[in-house]
Amino acid sequence: MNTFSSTVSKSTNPTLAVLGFKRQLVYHLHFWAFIAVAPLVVVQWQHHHFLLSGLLVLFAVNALLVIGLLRFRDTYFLKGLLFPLLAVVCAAYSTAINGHAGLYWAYPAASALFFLLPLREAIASNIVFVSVMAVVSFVKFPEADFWRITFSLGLTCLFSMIFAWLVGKLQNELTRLATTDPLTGCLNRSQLADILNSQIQMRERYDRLSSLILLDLDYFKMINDQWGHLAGDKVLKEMALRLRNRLRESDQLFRIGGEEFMLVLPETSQQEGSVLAHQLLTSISARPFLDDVKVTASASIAEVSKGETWSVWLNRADQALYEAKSRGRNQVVGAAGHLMPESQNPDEPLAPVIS
Ligand SMILES: Nc1nc2c(ncn2[C@@H]2O[C@H](COP(=O)(O)OP(=O)(O)OP(=O)(O)O)[C@@H](O)[C@H]2O)c(=O)[nH]1
Repeated sequence: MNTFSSTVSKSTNPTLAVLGFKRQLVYHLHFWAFIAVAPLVVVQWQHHHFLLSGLLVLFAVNALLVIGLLRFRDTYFLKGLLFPLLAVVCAAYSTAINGHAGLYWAYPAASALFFLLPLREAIASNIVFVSVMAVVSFVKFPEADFWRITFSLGLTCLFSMIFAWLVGKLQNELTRLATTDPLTGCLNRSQLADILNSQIQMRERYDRLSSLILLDLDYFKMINDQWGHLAGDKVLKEMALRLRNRLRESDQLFRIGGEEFMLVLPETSQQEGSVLAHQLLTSISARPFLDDVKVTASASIAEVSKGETWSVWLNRADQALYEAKSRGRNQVVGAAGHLMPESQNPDEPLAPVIS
């Protein structure tokens, strides 16, 4: 139906998929609300309700702008806040001047708040909205109607709130499942390009250093063959635990292959990263995994260079890891510097190779 949905919903990045879902929700709500409200502008004008007609024009114009921006620019403004604000004002004012005919619009307006606003803001806004509607109904209708309206509107809000809360929880859970490795709890490859790209941007824009460590268990196949796959799994879990214990909050730990881990270290030079990599190898080899399983690992360290893409950065680290394996394992090898075309950065020195 719209251009943005086709590109975003097929995204392999779970975070983008959630963003795409939210945008589609905003788009469809504005689209169908516009279809419903546009004729009312004329109806209210014919009834000489000029202020209400003007408010409905504002609502329709806002809906059209959001639809257009989402369709052609893949963005919208004010986080879609004008829709619920105008819907609530129109419904309350319409009830005040039109009685029951206006009241019916309060129900979709109340539930729309939960689809467009973050949960807490939607709850707070709906408390205000239901209170305003209660006052209007108290003034406008007999007492029995006032109670019916207040309770039924409150119940609509409660059901919408439960639904929005469960959808939010489900979204978080699906994102967690899609972005982490179930065995070790480390991030999986789905976030890899985004996270490396954000480090590259920090390097390009603010000249901030960033390094990555690749760490691969040595002779892991032998552990599986000798002790069984379950023991192998336990080693991988323990490995992730030992790595995580040594990392900073800002560092990120990935499991990018069977027995291969990647650590992204913001604000860390190749030299500092190399010290950490040595400490990690010591923490792996110093104590046996499981009862008697001694394990070592090989590692490489690569600081991001200006002008390189994430795949070139990762590739340099990969080559250094290969070097660590072929030199006999249980050691750290620093990646060679990224070779820049001279015209781009002639003064940049090559990063030293540290081992
Ligand atoms: N238990 C377990 N084993 C896995 C998992 N994923 C991959 N593997 C195993 O990891 C082993 C990797 O073997 P190789 O690639 O030869 O690596 P290696 O034996 O560590 O040898 P080097 O890396 O050269 O030191 C294979 O036997 C895979 O079956 C997993 O999730 N659990």
